[in-house]
Amino acid sequence: METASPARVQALAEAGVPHLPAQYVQPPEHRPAPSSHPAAALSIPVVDLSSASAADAVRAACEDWGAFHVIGHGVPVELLDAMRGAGLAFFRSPMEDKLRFACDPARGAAAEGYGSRMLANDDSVLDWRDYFDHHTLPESRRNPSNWPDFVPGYRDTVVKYSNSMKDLAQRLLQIISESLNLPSSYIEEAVGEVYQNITISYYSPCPQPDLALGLQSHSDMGAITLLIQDDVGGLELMKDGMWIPVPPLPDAILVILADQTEIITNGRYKSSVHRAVVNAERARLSVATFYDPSKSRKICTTPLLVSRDEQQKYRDIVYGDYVSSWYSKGPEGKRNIDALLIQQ
Ligand SMILES: O=C(O)CCC(=O)C(=O)O
Ligand SMILES: [Fe+2]
Repeated sequence: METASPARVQALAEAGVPHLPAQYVQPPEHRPAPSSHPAAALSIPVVDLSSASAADAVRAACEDWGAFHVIGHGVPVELLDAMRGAGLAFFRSPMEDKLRFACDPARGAAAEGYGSRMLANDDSVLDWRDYFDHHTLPESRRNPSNWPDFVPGYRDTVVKYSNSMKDLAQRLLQIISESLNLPSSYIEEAVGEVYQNITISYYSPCPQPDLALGLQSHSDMGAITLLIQDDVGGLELMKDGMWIPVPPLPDAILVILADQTEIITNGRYKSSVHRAVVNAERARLSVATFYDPSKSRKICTTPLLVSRDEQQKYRDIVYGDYVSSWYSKGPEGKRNIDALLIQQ
């Protein structure tokens, strides 16, 4: 949730603050590590969706990583570039234009619009990030007049991108279901009507990047996230206790499994913990498309993946309760999904 007049990270960066303001200084245990660690040799899988072996590659990637790049996905690279371009044009526009589309603090967590702080909690360390959040699906929530009017083509691009990401997410959820021997529509039906949000994140150059995070460690709360980024780099995934950088691939879309998929699949597939680090030289842009259940939807583990040897791991949860706890406790690592673990 926004405070009444949050500091815009971009305004701090452009004012040339020489030191990181105290509210953005991470405690030592959360600071980014020096980049040359041996695990950097590991690299996130790339799955070609047009290949005959895509389903096997998706299974392996979901088991080992909970995230993977897709290529051969059929989304024109022009649309990916148009979405990145629209986001960049927004953030490069004058502050007075951007502020006309600021999040409304009265509308609570995840309000639509231009924002700079994700959590209501005043004592949490702030992310070195500004963002623009769009409510895009179902269509009854989609109101393009809430989106920038001063970037030519912006609203059309977001609508096209939203529709295209919905189709791709559904295709991926079908492949993911099949890869667990579930009926292909299983996860889609378990999620129900899709609530899609698109968040453009903008990470300004940071005066002391070794003390800050662009976005703190978290797993995404919905079912699946599709992410594109520019060529700067900064996203990291947690794998086997180490942070692994995700290199930008211009035509690829990064698939990130989120918490409800972990619950539905009884933990066979785990959501991926990730964070964004920042740098002193270049601003970075990413676009995350979240595929979530409605707030009233009850999410349950499939009985098809529960057996005497593999008991149910998570309690059923109404998605809106999950979201409230995520915002009130903070996203840190896997603390929210871990709170649903059934003692065995
Ligand atoms: O900027 C990124 O690469 C990560 C964004 C992200 O994880 C999110 O918006 O949930
Ligand atoms: Fe995320």
